[in-house]
Amino acid sequence: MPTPLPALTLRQARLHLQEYGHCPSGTINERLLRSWQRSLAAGLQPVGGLRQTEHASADELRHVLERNHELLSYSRPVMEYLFESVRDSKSVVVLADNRGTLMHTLGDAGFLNKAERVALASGASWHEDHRGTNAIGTALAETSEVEIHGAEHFLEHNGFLTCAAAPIMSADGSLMGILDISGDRHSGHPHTLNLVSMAVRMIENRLIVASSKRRIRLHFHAHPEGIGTIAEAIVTLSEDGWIVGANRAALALLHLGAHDLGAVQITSVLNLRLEHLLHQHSARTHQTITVHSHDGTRLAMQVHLDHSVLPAVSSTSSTAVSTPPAAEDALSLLDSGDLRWRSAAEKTRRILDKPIPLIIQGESGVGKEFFAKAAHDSGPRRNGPFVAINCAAIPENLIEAELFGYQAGAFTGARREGNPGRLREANGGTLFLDEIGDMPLTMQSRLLRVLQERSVTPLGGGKTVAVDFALICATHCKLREQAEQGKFRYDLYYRINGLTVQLPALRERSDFQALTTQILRSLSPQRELHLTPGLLAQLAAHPWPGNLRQYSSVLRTAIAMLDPHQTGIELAHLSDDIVEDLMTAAASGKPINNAVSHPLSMEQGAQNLEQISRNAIQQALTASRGNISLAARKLGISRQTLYRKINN
Ligand SMILES: Nc1ncnc2c1ncn2[C@@H]1O[C@H](COP(=O)(O)OP(=O)(O)OP(=O)(O)O)[C@@H](O)[C@H]1O
Repeated sequence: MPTPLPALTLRQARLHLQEYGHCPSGTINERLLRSWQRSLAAGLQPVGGLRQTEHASADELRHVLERNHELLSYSRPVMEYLFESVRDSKSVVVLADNRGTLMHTLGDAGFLNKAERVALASGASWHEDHRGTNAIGTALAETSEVEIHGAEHFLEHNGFLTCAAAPIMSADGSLMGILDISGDRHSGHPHTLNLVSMAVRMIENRLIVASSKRRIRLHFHAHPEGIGTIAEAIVTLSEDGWIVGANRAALALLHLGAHDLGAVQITSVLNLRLEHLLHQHSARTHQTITVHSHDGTRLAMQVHLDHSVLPAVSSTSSTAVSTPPAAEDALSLLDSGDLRWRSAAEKTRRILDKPIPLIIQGESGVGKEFFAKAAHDSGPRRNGPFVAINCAAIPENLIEAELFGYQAGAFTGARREGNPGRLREANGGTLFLDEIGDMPLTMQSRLLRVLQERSVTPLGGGKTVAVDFALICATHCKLREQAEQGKFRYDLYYRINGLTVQLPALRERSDFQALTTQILRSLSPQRELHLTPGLLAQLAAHPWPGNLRQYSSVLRTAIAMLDPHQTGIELAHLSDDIVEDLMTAAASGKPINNAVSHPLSMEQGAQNLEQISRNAIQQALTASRGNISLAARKLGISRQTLYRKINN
């Protein structure tokens, strides 16, 4: 602990800052100077009364405590332990949320007068904007450990305190709160900050373990004996090996920053294969193994996996190990667990290296083009072009030229240098014909000829050019029925129909939860976002006529509504039209789609529609801070209906 400057020197430096906008160089450290400047910018005066907004109302405090329920429950035992260490030292142990509102205070407040006791009670705000420089507010503003002694406090009436505080970070790198020890200025101890910082590590480690349900968790240390201690490194992985959470020790050991979470695969920092890891784990639970990081550091490691909540990994891990190629390709990256989808992918894999054309059927927006591109990327032509043509989107009079190309001057408006056509562009790769059922009959005959002769003759004559491509077609209608109605040529149908796979509509899928995680991760790779359980169940029950296209768009909009520190998407973040649909569905009592996978449905087993509706109302009221009109608007119902629902 650096020796604090004398109070008089600090007071003079502060006056200088107030008067001239800067401090004489070298008088105080940079961090303190920044904090004083922020305090001044917030309009605070070192001498004088406090603002009125410094204490949360009972209702606001209740919300804060609810929101931070998990942080509180893991912090309380550690705070008690910490308090034992500072007992009789005229100190209190304080936990604040990530806005500086005090949530829990433990300790001997006898050294404080009445006003000071109120200032350290739950609900008081120690944000710098309200209290100027202080360990809690400054640790928040700087996201780092801070000690503030006596006259370093910006407000003179806090000068009797000495405080040490450290930020508590979540597994995904966001700031959850601040742990602090504050005491009488004369009772400060050089080890207090170390104590706080160790206590914070204990809390963070408990939190990362608690938040790793449905995750693979790795505990490691340079020495086997270090595992299980406060110094151990912990990372959590998604089922496909992305590092999605880490404690400080892990970030330091793997040379990663919080921004790498969700963006780095474990295999890019450690020399290991995920399948081997899981295999070893299923053979010998919690056995310590040795791994090496890419810089050669030897590490002792234990794998933890919650079998009851991670069926996709734990119960099938032996299968995953026995079929590693399937787990590596582009199709497997889209696989979020639905069995019909997976079966379509497995069948497709078997024809990728054979001259068998593929038809993908499915409603609009189910991801047919995504699937086709992943099939291309999973096959031997992956380094060739993937040429996608939407037959429904090209005007009938242009489709021929677009597909087959044309000679220079073949028709009025043609490009002077001619055009090779999309079929020739696909040479060596894959041609994807979307909405093939909408191709005009005349064009169908020409396409048939190309497929039979494996060559293209451009419009207006010219040399016939050989083409070699894999063919994938997609359609939302049943081509055989089209053929029976004379709208599609039977001979073309037989030619393009090597294998037909049907992709399920979103409402039919059994992997809604995992799919949601996958989409959120692709839309926001830097932050690990989630839907609140009630909302997830509501969305899983929605019919989604626009399928994945519509659902991704709803999630994209919801993400845009989040504040930077928020990671949980609630009803209030959705666009009003979808909220209205959800509320109408809840009110009409339509049955819930059981697409939410087992872990959630077990938790939510007893949750009927009334409960879902109540949850939605509660969320809207919370988001609107109890404002009934605003909550009703968010829910898309009238104020009277909302009152009636609340009173029921
Ligand atoms: N696996 C996925 N993960 C994330 N988003 C997806 C996924 N699959 C599809 N989408 C979203 O859905 C949109 C539509 O996908 P795609 O174009 O593949 O569907 P489609 O079935 O070919 O649609 P259409 O029949 O209208 O041509 C994509 O642009 C993307 O936003």
